[in-house]
Parts: sequence; structure tokens; C-alpha cells
Amino acid sequence: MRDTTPHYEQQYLDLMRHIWRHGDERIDRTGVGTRSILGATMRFSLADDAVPLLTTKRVYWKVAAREMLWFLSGDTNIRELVRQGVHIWTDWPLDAYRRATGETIDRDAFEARIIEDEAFARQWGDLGPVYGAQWVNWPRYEAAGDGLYRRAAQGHNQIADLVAAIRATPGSRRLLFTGWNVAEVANMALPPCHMTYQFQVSNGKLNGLLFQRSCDLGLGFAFNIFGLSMITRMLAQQCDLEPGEVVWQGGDVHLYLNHAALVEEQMERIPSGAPRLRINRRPSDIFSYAIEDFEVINYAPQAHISAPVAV
Ligand SMILES: Nc1nc(=O)c2c([nH]1)NC[C@@H]1CN(c3ccc(C(=O)N[C@@H](CCC(=O)O)C(=O)O)cc3)CN21
Ligand SMILES: O=c1ccn([C@H]2C[C@H](O)[C@@H](COP(=O)(O)O)O2)c(=O)[nH]1
Repeated sequence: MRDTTPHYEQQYLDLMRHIWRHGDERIDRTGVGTRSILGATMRFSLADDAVPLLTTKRVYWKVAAREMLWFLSGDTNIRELVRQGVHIWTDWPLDAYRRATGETIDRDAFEARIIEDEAFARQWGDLGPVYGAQWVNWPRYEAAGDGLYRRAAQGHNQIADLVAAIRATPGSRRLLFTGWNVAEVANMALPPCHMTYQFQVSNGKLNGLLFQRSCDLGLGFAFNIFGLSMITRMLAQQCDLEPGEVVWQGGDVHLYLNHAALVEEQMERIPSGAPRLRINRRPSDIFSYAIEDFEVINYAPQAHISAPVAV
């Protein structure tokens, strides 16, 4: 008998079609323009190593994996990403540099300088207190006497605390971490988009949920859903739980108007296949994973579709 269960990716293609047809058109912060809706949910199983990679275009999952490991390292400077050949965050520091200096340096030259010149990287490569800073070092203040306070040397490590909490109180409804530090949002190159992650233990399985306040459905989503799945798998492994499912919730979910070619092409394609994410080692703690620990098998996507990123 033919399997009539819809492919997991159908949810994504349906949402894309809905937004492209019925989304509210407006000029957004970037000036590119979007069609957008408020509020959407998708769910994907992680059972038997299933991973919700898009199959209707090739997704460079290792780029997303390196980005996730970079967040967990607490780093907020693009230097390490650029060293690893990851270019997805370069446009924001590059834009700031061009505006501040009036120089018309191109992206390759800017990246070369970030790698070669440590002082330059320190001055121009930092994104401010973005994801990594908040996840593992959320500022904490301690009393310094006479009613004064000073910033503590070590902030809150939300990720370490989360691992401990999943282990100690698996029934808890407080298993979460967030990048949305109200006091520091103004100093970030971009306020967090994938802002709040929540977890739940159910029948020995770990479920993960992401609230993403703003979603570039054509470009960012593919990375964000992989990241959610990856961190859920890592947490499950560290807490001796089986992977359950991931739930993705979007706030402002949009398609950029200059992604028309991508959207039209992708909506024509039929999803297929069941990729698996393997973790080939059990590191001693959540901060000790390396890119080599991750492997995706059974991934035979259709051709990559490139699309410009709105800065
Ligand atoms: N408009 C916008 N969309 C985003 O998805 C996004 C931002 N801005 N700003 C911050 C980060 C950076 N992220 C990005 C940026 C670029 C790509 C991108 O160009 N992806 C291409 C090529 C990837 C590559 O060459 O490695 C892709 O096809 O996935 C993806 C995510 C996600 N975020
Ligand atoms: O992980 C990410 C990071 C960013 N995005 C997208 C969502 C928006 O298109 C822009 C951010 O612009 P805001 O004006 O700050 O909302 O980047 C994403 O989809 N995923």
C-alpha cells in the first residue's frame, strides 16, 4: 500500500504558499519589502534520528551546525565563523564598517582582514551581546557595599543550568533559555530572532520548542529549524533521554519580495526522503561537541536555490 502520510516538509511549503498569496505586503526595516503574517506553528518528529532538513533545496546544514556550536561557545565575534568558512553573519559588521568609514571594501577583503588582524576583528567583528553572550553569560550583578552593585565576573550560564534542571526536575515547566535580554537589546547588531527555547520531558523523550519572533521563511528558517533540532538532540543525549519532537512557533513570518524566484521555484518542487542526523560521540558535557560529531545521512535534496539576504 502507498504511504499517504504527507511528507513533514509539506507544512513548510503550505506556509510558504499561504504567505506568498495572502500575506500582508509592507516595507520592512531593511527596505526590501515583505509579505508577512503573524503567528504560525509547525511540528516535526525527531524519532529514529529524523531531522527536519528541507529537501526541496539543498540546505548547508554544516553551516547551521557551526553557527549553533559558536553560540554555545559564548562567542559573539564573527572571526571564528569566518575562519571556518561561515559567511552568514559577515554582512552586518561589514555594513557597519562601510557606514562608519565610508570605505567601499568588498566582503572578501573585509573577511580577510578580520582573519589576519586581531585588533581589527575586535573593533569591527563583534556583533554585541547577541545569542552566545546571553545563553552562557547573561550579566549578573552583585552587591558591592554602600548600595552599589558591580557586574559579576561570571554571568548566568542558562545552558549549563538547563542541563542540570532537565536532569533534576524533568517534570518542570520552566525548562527554557532566552536570548531576549531587554537591558541589552539596544547594543546588539540584531536583536535575537530565535529568541526563546523551551523543553519538556515526556515519557523519557525530550521535546523542544522554539519561539522565533521574526522569521525569514525563504532563508533563515531552514537554519533555525535545524538548530532547534540539533540542540534538542544534544540536550537529550546529555540527559540520557530519547529525542521526541520539535515544535516551531513563528511570530512575524515573512517572505522577502526579492525572493520571488526562490519561492516560485520551491513551491513547484515535491519534498521527498527522510534524512537522519547522527551524533557519533557522547561528549562529556554540552559545551564539548565538535562539528565532526555530527553526520547527516540519507539526505538527497534537490538543487540549492540562492537568494539574497536582506541586511
Ligand atoms: N534577512 C535575514 N535573514 C536571515 O535569515 C538572517 C538575517 N537576516 N540576519 C541574521 C542571520 C544571519 N542568517 C543567515 C544569513 C544568510 C544566510 C544565507 O545566505 N544562506 C544561504 C547560503 C548559505 C551559505 O552560503 O553558506 C542559503 O542558501 O541558505 C542564511 C542565514 C540568519 N539570519
Ligand atoms: O536566525 C535568524 C536570524 C534572523 N532572521 C531574519 C528575520 C528577519 O528577516 C531578519 C531580522 O530582522 P528584524 O527587523 O530584526 O526582525 O532576520 C531569521 O529568520 N533567522
